[in-house]
Amino acid sequence: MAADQALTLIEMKNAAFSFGRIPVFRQVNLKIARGEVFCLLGPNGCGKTTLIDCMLGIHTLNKGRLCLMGQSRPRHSPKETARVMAYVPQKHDRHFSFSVLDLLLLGRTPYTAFYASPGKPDIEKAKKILELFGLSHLMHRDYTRLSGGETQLVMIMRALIQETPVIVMDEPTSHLDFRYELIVLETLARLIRERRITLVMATHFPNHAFYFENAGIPVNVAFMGNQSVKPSGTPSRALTQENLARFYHIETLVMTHTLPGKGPIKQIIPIKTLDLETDGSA
Ligand SMILES: Nc1ncnc2c1ncn2[C@@H]1O[C@H](COP(=O)(O)OP(=O)(O)OP(=O)(O)O)[C@@H](O)[C@H]1O
Repeated sequence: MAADQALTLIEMKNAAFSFGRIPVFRQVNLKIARGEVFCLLGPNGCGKTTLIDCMLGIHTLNKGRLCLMGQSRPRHSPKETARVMAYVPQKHDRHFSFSVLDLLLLGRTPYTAFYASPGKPDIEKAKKILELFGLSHLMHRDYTRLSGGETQLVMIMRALIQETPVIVMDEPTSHLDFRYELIVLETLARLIRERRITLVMATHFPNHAFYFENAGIPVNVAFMGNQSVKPSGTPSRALTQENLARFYHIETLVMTHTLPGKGPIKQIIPIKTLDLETDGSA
């Protein structure tokens, strides 16, 4: 196997998807490698969740191919997909009053035999992650009665104990306070460094891309809009004031601050909206 193939975990070739007659994206070509953060940016409604749902097999591509870990199939089975990718959705319908512990244990289902219950090591993993996040007090709480932020943290913890090579997150920190946002980013950065997991993240916070780049992790940014996806390189290359103006129609400052002993830290500061007439193709 060529080195390039060995490193590529997810690949889309000439992919297209539409809801009925309404196209969401077409001609999408992308490669996501082991140990990288793939950061998908784009305005509301441009199709980020739909693209992620196609990667996860929730929707089937109308055209093109999806390869997971080098395997191209018209459809990957849910269990097969769940061993490769754990998913933190943007929205989650809470129908069943599971305890938080039971919900976390669902993350272990891909490794549990049909009809079997999760074992002691699975329960230990769930308890350990609750401890790590300082949330052991939630263990026996009814999951349907958690706050928005607590629910999001439970979904993140469930994905982490699924122990997959890829974690897919759709707006993963939208409900989190400053401290928990950082705890999640730090945990992900540690997993990428230590286990070389891959993170696919759709976000409205381009600063998250800079967070990982500042931490020395390989990051690739792709802009989605006008039914296409444009891979645009590292955050430093992609997230320039000019591109942000073209793509989001906003004026920004991209700041670099050097922290003693830590090297340069980059961050975007939004200044003001620009006229919508500005060209939107980044
Ligand atoms: N089940 C569906 N049936 C028909 N159209 C849909 C369906 N789900 C989403 N859409 C439409 O597809 C387009 C893309 O939606 P999607 O949720 O993928 O966008 P997004 O980029 O994730 O948006 P946001 O940033 O606001 O979360 C939108 O116009 C949306 O209204």
